[in-house]
Amino acid sequence: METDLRALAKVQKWYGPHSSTAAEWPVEALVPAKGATTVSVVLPARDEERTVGDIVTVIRRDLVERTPLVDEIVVVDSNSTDATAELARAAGARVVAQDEVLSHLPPLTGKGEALWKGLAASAGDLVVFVDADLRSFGAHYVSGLLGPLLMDDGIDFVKATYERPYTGEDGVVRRGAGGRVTELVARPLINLFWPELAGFAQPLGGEYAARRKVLEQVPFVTEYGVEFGLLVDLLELVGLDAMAQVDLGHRTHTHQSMASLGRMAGQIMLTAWARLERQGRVVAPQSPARTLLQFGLEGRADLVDVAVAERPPLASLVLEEDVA
Ligand SMILES: O=c1ccn([C@@H]2O[C@H](COP(=O)(O)OP(=O)(O)O)[C@@H](O)[C@H]2O)c(=O)[nH]1
Ligand SMILES: O=C(O)[C@@H](COP(=O)(O)O)O[C@H]1O[C@H](CO)[C@@H](O)[C@H](O)[C@H]1O
Repeated sequence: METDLRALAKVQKWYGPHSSTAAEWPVEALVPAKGATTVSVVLPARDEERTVGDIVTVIRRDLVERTPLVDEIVVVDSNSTDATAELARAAGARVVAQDEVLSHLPPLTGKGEALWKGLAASAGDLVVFVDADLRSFGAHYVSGLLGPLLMDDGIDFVKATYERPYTGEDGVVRRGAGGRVTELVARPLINLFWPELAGFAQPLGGEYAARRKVLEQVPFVTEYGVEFGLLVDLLELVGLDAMAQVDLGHRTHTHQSMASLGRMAGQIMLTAWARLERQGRVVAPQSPARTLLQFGLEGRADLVDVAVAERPPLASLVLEEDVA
């Protein structure tokens, strides 16, 4: 890996030509550029009945019916216990149940599993991932991410950046206070060990797009390790100059508890550790633990599991069934 100074110089050189805003990619310009290229939007959704319908409706209305930019909207029902599937279907999405995709394989869990199954169940040449808990979604999220991919054959992966406010339980919005695991865990890890990626302001953001042929060549870490794993693996596969970043403005979403984010942090640290080992940059006589002792109020203590697994690159599977 490059020294941090040389890597940061590379980031400075990379940043200008590979950073843009959603407004620079108007839908009217993208449709002619699309040609025969097909586009899938994949939304992983676990218990998102409050928001998934509105998001799917906006994509369908603005990017399928009004302008034919998107060819399919796939919602991966990630073992929801609410009306997520029904509401997503009613809004116009094709809904697939996470465990029914590639059902001959033993099911795994978490967001990374949902995304891998969504990739397998979709068909677009370009794939756009969008979280289903967004409260700030607009069609420009999708068109902004597609812009560099449709207009520049040299770009294989586009990551969103945005201002991420935090809305507390008191309803007070705190600018820039969102993305807690991003700021406290993911960006420090990236700057220490993969400084070439330091220009990605929101490495854990759930909105990104890529060419299918590239996504099928990398593993998907399960649970919440997926975004971190994809960034590091795609850097290795396609290189920084094939990766771009688009500013989508603001992103607000449903926040998880501190305990949930503690588990997420553990999963991301294990994801980073596995890559340091794989890249031969760390050798340890024993593997890290996979559990986290968490302390609640009134002296409650819970031992939680933060293990992550990994799905292999889809291209490595001999698909025994048509997953379309
Ligand atoms: O097992 C899971 C966990 C999460 N998600 C979805 O992945 C997205 C991001 O998850 P979450 O909102 O829990 O993460 P956060 O944004 O709070 O970090 C959301 O659409 C979730 O419904 C999923 O499909 N399966
Ligand atoms: O960025 C983060 O720190 C976390 C938590 O965000 P908040 O502190 O609740 O705004 O949210 C992201 O992390 C997950 C793990 O990568 C992603 O799956 C989510 O899409 C993303 O919202």
